[in-house]
Amino acid sequence: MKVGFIGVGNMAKAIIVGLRKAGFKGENILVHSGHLAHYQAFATEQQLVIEESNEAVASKADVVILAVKPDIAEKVLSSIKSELRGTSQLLASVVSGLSIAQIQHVIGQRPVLRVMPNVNVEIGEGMTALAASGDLQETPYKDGQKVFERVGKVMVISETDFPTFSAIAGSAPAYAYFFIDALSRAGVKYGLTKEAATDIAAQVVNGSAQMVLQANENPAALIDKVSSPGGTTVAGFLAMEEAGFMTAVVKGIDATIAKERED
Ligand SMILES: NC(=O)C1=CN([C@@H]2O[C@H](COP(=O)(O)OP(=O)(O)OC[C@H]3O[C@@H](n4cnc5c(N)ncnc54)[C@H](OP(=O)(O)O)[C@@H]3O)[C@@H](O)[C@H]2O)C=CC1
Ligand SMILES: O=C(O)[C@@H]1CCC=N1
Repeated sequence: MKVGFIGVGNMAKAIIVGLRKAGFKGENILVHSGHLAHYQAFATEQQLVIEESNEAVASKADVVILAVKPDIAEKVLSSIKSELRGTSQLLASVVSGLSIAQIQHVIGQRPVLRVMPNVNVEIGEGMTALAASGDLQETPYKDGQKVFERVGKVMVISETDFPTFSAIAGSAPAYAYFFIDALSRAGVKYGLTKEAATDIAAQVVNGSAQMVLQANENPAALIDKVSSPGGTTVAGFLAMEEAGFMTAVVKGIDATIAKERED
């Protein structure tokens, strides 16, 4: 199976690195993007096939992944439309806010997968949502699903939930990094080096995420297990709440969703 990328920016690069780490051959990854100088070195390092145009990617790949910015997505789709093959080929779009109906309005009734990955696909720990224009058990959709299963967890969701998913999974790595950075800076405030404090904070968040996923327990129950009566954790927890921690996070997600709706 050949996977083609139209647009080789941050998201496409993260998917490609994840696929290569998972053993997907570079010779089966076709790429074309805006400016060759921006991705030539990456393509060479990852042993990818650089195609001369978006149209060439569209005509040769079995799974064509559209990974350009939303403002030019429809123009690019329109330019590759005549190169796309019949119903055996999949167009997978990772473009935020672009619906299956909008895509099919441009390229016609071909198999389309709407995808919302996050940058953690780069290390095989992605959280990716999928919605399909047809039966996911059929070959072109299955091929697309397999691509994203190789780089993390995949969830099939309704298209109406994409803005929420985009905020709490697509954008949220940035917010998780922000929490890690905040914890790390607190460590620095009390004399740890930034490097040591960041290592500690990242491992704590990593272990805590594994506890939530593996212990199959509500995070609130896990908070209670750490909070001894009259102890230090509950004192810190309540001070964070007094400063509006939960409200700040939810407001951040509200703003993320509002921005996607506005675009
Ligand atoms: N970054 C993220 O975490 C996530 C991003 N997304 C979605 O992925 C898409 C890409 O985002 P991201 O990778 O961050 O953005 P980037 O700006 O990093 O990448 C966009 C890429 O598109 C290329 N490009 C510009 N014009 C064309 C063209 N006409 N034909 C082909 N390629 C072109 C650009 O090349 P050049 O710079 O050389 O012009 C650039 O490499 C967006 O739609 C975004 O919503 C979805 C989930 C998460
Ligand atoms: O910020 C953005 O536009 C994209 C969408 C999801 C993550 N990043």
